[in-house]
Amino acid sequence: MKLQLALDRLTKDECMRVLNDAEKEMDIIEIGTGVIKEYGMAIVREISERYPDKTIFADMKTCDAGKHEAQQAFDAGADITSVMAFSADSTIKDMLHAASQTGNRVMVDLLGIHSSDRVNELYKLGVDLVSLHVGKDMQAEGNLFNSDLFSLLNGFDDMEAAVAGGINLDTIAAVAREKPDIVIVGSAITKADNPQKAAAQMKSFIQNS
Ligand SMILES: O=C(CO)[C@H](O)[C@H](O)COP(=O)(O)O
Repeated sequence: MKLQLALDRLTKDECMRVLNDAEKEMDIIEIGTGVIKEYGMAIVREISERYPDKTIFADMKTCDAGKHEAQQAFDAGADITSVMAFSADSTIKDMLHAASQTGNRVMVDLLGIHSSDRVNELYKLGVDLVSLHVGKDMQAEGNLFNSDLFSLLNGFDDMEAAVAGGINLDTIAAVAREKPDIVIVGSAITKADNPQKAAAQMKSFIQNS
């Protein structure tokens, strides 16, 4: 199980400060969608150059123009980029193709997907990495992580699964019990008084699960 730090809803200085504090605990550094919208591909490039030994995830949340956006992410140094699961199959196929040309990967974000039929279609397209995601606005409506989320992936054991959405020290044990491949944590680390301590606690939970 890997720990992915999501840098979201932060200024560039805040991103760099959190990374500086918590880098040691991270397996994957996520440059969040909002951060990319604010600072462009330049921040993906800067972080990937500053942390060459870390896996870099650019949360592009692409939903169209897949080839172009995947190329943008990989050219900037991302190892993994993301696409929304509702996108056209051709968008997802183009991104998988772009990734296969450069030895990179695509994570398909299952936000809003409730049917395993779509997961099956993604599987047939060759998708091998997905994220179960409770969005920020859904969290605000009281939808928090719940182990039922994982039932969407029943029978798709070949797919690697990440899980994201308001995971904190109170919920990480339940998340880790489901044995996802990647646990994505944003605010519980980035907004903590001591991001390094929070990250270390998260890491120790997932290492001991
Ligand atoms: O992709 C995201 C938002 O779209 C976030 O990266 C993800 O939700 C993790 O952040 P948090 O732990 O704060 O919910």
